[in-house]
Amino acid sequence: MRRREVPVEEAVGLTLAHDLTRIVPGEFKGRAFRKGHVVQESDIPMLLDMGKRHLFVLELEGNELHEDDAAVMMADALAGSLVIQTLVHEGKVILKARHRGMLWVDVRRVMAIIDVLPYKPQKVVLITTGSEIKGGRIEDKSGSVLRQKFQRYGFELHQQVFADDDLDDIAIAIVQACNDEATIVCVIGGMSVDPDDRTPGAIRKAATNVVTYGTPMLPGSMLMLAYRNQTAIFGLPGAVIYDKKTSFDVLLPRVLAGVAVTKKDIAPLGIGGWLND
Ligand SMILES: Nc1nc2c(c(=O)[nH]1)N[C@H]1C(S)=C(S)[C@@H](COP(=O)(O)OP(=O)(O)OC[C@H]3O[C@@H](n4cnc5c(N)ncnc54)[C@H](O)[C@@H]3O)O[C@H]1N2
Ligand code: MOO
Repeated sequence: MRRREVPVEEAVGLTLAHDLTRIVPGEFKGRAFRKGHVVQESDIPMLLDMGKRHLFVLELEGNELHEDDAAVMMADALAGSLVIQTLVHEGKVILKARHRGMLWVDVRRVMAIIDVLPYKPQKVVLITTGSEIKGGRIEDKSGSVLRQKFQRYGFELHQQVFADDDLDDIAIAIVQACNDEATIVCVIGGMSVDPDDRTPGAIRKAATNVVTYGTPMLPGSMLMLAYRNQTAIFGLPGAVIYDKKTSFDVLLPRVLAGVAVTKKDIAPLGIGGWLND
């Protein structure tokens, strides 16, 4: 795939390569600009508010697929005759029940043994990314959301730091938190497919082991989990700020209990992975 980053101010007249998502906590989460939209001068303030300082011009090569085409192919392969597929948006297709009834996923299951594991002491650092927050264009909402989530389990946020959409800035902040003996580092924002989304690259740079980038649950599909030695590093998508329950709420208790999460634990989360009410 050949991709070129264009500063938004120079993107007027160019065609968007994929849908762009806007989140206003408590109010709106969804597509603000559609794939194929031709960027107008009047779009620039909104794009900057969404933290988009750059846009991609993409050229797919060989047997590569656009995320929207891949989503449609997967939906066609998975959907039985009693589910309806929505139109593709933001790289996903939603399958909806045609009738009331029981969800049936045709997978053999293993019997579970029930137990309760106590939480271990944790030192938690939050790194909030995004030019729109660091530059003061919009107010940060991640601090209060994450503070409340951790408080529910009896933990406080030790520190919140802010980073620009810059791979090295974010990676340095992660390493610094680890050197400061953080046991959990949460990096929020910049987790999706835009050129200003630097968080996955920064986590890869700082980590000694990447467990997953992508979790088969919604919301929270763009969640990343990695470790730097014993420190767990979460890459949290913007949806964690907007939606009450995401894949983060499923994985966090395991990490708080000191259970090492592996790739094998991630794939089965897709069964029952639709978390919205
Ligand atoms: N074409 C595609 N679009 C999207 C995909 C995809 O795969 N293809 N994935 C979607 C998913 S799932 C999520 S979740 C969102 C969010 O991704 P990001 O983590 O990259 O979020 P940002 O771009 O950084 O921000 C999105 C939105 O949220 C606002 N925001 C971010 N941080 C804060 C904060 N600390 N306080 C307040 N508001 C914040 C930001 O301004 C943007 O409006 O991507 C989907 N789209
Ligand atoms: O809406 Mo997204 O699934 O990463 O949370």
